[in-house]
Formats: sequence, C-alpha cells, structure tokens
Amino acid sequence: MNHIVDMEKVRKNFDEKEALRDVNVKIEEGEIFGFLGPSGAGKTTTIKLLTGQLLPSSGKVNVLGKEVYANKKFIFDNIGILSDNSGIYDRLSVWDNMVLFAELYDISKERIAEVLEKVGLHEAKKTEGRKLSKGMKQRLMLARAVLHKPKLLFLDEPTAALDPGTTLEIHKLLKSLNAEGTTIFLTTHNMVEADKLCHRVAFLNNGEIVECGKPSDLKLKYITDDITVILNDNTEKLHLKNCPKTGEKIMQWMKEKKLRSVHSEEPTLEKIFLMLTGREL
Ligand SMILES: Nc1ncnc2c1ncn2[C@@H]1O[C@H](COP(=O)(O)OP(=O)(O)OP(=O)(O)O)[C@@H](O)[C@H]1O
Repeated sequence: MNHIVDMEKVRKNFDEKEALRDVNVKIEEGEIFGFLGPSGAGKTTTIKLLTGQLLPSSGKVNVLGKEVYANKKFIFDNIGILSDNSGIYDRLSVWDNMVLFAELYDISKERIAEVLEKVGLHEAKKTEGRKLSKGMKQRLMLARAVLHKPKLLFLDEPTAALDPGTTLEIHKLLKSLNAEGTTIFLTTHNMVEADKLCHRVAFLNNGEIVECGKPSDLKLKYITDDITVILNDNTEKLHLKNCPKTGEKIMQWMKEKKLRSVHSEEPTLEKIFLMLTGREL
C-alpha cells in the first residue's frame, strides 16, 4: 500500500547529537496522526525532515510517494505547514496577509474568502494582524496553511499556549478539514488533545519511537489490573486489585445489594507514556 507519509529507518544527527534514531512512520491518507513527546524528543526535527527543511543523516523520507528533499517544489505545492514561526504581518489586515500568501500560489480571491469564512475570520478581514487575539492569529495561520488545498497538513504544536475554548475551536476546524479529506500530521505534548483528535499516535522519546497505535488500542494494551468499585452507601470510590479476593468481596456486596458500579481502570495516554519512558510530559 502507498502511504502518504513513509519514513524508514530515519536518523538525524546534529554534530554529536543524535536527534532521531531509527524512526519508522507510515501514515495512510485520511488519518490524523499525532506525534507525541516531551520537549527535545525530536518532534520539530521530524516535521522539518518531512517538509524538506532538513536532510536526514540516513534513511528514507517520502511524502506523497516522493523522496522529500529531492522534490521540494512538488512537496511545497502539495502540503500545508503551520508552525510557531509562520509569521503574520502585524501592519497588514487579515485579508492582505492572505493575499500575500495567495500570490505565491496564484490563488483566487474567491478561495481566500471561502477559507476565511471556514475559519470564522471573514468578519475580521479588515482587522490588522497586531489587533488579533492569539486564537484568531492561529486561525489565520491555519487559513493560510490550507489556502492551496493541500492534501497533507503539518501542524507543529497547533494549540500550544491557547486557552481551552480556543483549543476546542481549533480542534473543530481540524476535524472538519480532515472530514473534507485532508490528512493531518501534528506534534503535541498534550496527551488529552492527542486522545481526542488523533486516529493514531506515536510516542517519541529521546529520538526514538517507543510505541505507536490507536489511542483506544493502546489504552487496552496497557490496561492495569486496578478496579474501581462504588457502593450505594459510600460516595467514595474504592480502588481494588483485580484478584479472586476482590471477586469474593464484589459477590458479597452484590448479595447484600450494596454494589452500585464496578469499573476497570483504563490508563490515560499520559500514564502510558510515563509507564514506557519514566518521563512525564
Ligand atoms: N539545528 C540544531 N542543531 C543542534 N541540535 C539541534 C538542532 N535542532 C534540534 N537539535 C536538538 O535535537 C533534539 C530534538 O529537537 P527538536 O526541536 O526536534 O525537539 P522537539 O521534540 O520538537 O522539542 P520541543 O517540544 O521543545 O519543540 C534536541 O536535543 C535539540 O536540542
């Protein structure tokens, strides 16, 4: 099968520093794929390799079926990038910021209007860049990144430093772009974001992928033997081990009609990352 992103045995060294080691990533068209890891794990380096801004020290880096570094023009024309250094011109209006970018790709004014409508900035099209809130700036950068209808969108920490309400708005936008067919590769160290948004995630630690899969599969794989029990006459949750003794207790509570509910405890992605690496995010 052809993958829209295909990294095989990728290494990236900066002098002595090994930033990425044997990284393998295969992403199918239509996925939202989350690349998760703490600061310094190698997330930005990976995005730079996938977008032709860096050359790998060794290994294969293919995007849209082509080797990235040798086909930069093709890649540039077919992907969108949102990173924290995208830059918005403070003295230009929302509209003029878009026009400046549209000219690079020879894009019509109708398309600019359509995209501004989509990200909810149409009303603010005359507002200067410097007068936009953080969330509006992020939406403007997203609008710019998808202006040329890229098949694949790279987002480096798309909601870092945004408040929960604005984060939710960005998530909605990303889901709707994905529903229209855009494949999304995003980096984050926000595990809750990844859990909600991504079809699959990879955990990156010290330049290596330590786990990869669907959030729901990972939570099942690393399920602990902890059980939470709630009794009718007690509002506090009881945390018990899944063992025969607990079974006997539960049977007894059932007979006495004391049992309200029993839950197995699914670990969060955050907990799984901690289990695997000993590191918090
Ligand atoms: N140009 C460079 N020269 C030397 N070392 C670099 C360079 N770029 C990145 N590194 C190192 O490579 C490692 C991975 O960096 P990278 O920026 O990819 O991490 P990250 O996961 O994106 O972190 P953050 O979440 O803080 O952005 C770090 O140890 C970093 O110091």
